Amino acid sequence: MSFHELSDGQQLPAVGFGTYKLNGITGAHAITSAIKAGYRLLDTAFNYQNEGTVGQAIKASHVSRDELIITSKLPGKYYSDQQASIDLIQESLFRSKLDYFDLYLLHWPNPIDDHYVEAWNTLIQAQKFGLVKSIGVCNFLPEHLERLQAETGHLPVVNQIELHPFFNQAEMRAYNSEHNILTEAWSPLGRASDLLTNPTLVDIAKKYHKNVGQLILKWEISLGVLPIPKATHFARQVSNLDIFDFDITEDDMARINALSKPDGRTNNQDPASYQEF
Ligand SMILES: NC(=O)C1=CN([C@@H]2O[C@H](COP(=O)(O)OP(=O)(O)OC[C@H]3O[C@@H](n4cnc5c(N)ncnc54)[C@H](OP(=O)(O)O)[C@@H]3O)[C@@H](O)[C@H]2O)C=CC1
Ligand SMILES: O=C(O)C(=O)[C@@H](O)[C@H](O)C(=O)CO
Repeated sequence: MSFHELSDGQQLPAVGFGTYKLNGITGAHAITSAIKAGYRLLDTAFNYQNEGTVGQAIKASHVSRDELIITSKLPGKYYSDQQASIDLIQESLFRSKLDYFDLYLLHWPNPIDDHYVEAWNTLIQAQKFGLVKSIGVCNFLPEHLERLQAETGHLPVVNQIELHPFFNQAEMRAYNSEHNILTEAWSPLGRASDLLTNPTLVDIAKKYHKNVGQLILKWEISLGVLPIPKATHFARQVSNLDIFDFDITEDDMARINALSKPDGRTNNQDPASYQEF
């Protein structure tokens, strides 16, 4: 698998594994199965209540820690309290039985609450303390990133955003790339909505002898984006990684790009107004 090099020098694999809704022993089995399928980047969050599950899955996989990239995220309710946030990161590490997170993100900007700049300063401290290697954000718009730059002098190395063919984020991708910020795609399969039966995608996928999930993930990689698909079962986990033996033509890339629509978000979570704590 190819790699992305972040602006701080850390390398991330081309595809990661999402763990939202993978909890408890069945979740741990699914995540261990994903590691066995070949995933080396796992995406969790304090709010998924499965950092312990992720730690259990890592232990059961017998893959060495330094081969894995583990991402977690700070929830909005802690943004205004630096000490509580540092305690929370340490608690998350205790739960997952890890010494550090490879990548740690602010989960949502929550612009009405407006504490994301303080929270970003906390991540800068957490990185200095060695609790986290790389620091980034999720769901940040240009205006939020501009404030981080202006008020702290530090930009994130990753911005994880909703991205799939119905909402392809052309402007946000261009902005991230101009600022050396890697775009990660959440819900890269549109959370298995009607995206997977879209006639244009079904038609293009057939040409490459691939399924629609594989076509979408390869399209994302071809845009320079790092997708983090979630799949419970081994067969789908393997299928979602089996995307490195074909290339999508420019014409087909353009046909997929044309499917994007302004109201294409899966759950109408516009970070300009949506808040999550
Ligand atoms: N930062 C943020 O704000 C957010 C981050 N995330 C992260 O992004 C990850 C991925 O996004 P998520 O919302 O889970 O959605 P995805 O787009 O990854 O879709 C997951 C769904 O697709 C199904 N699926 C997976 N592979 C296939 C396939 N090949 N064919 C058909 N169906 C398939 C899964 O089913 P099944 O599991 O049954 O196999 C599941 O129902 C999350 O798990 C989380 O880690 C997500 C939302 C917000
Ligand atoms: O899954 C996540 O990371 C989220 O931020 C949630 O908002 C998730 O997208 C969700 O659907 C909550 O209802």
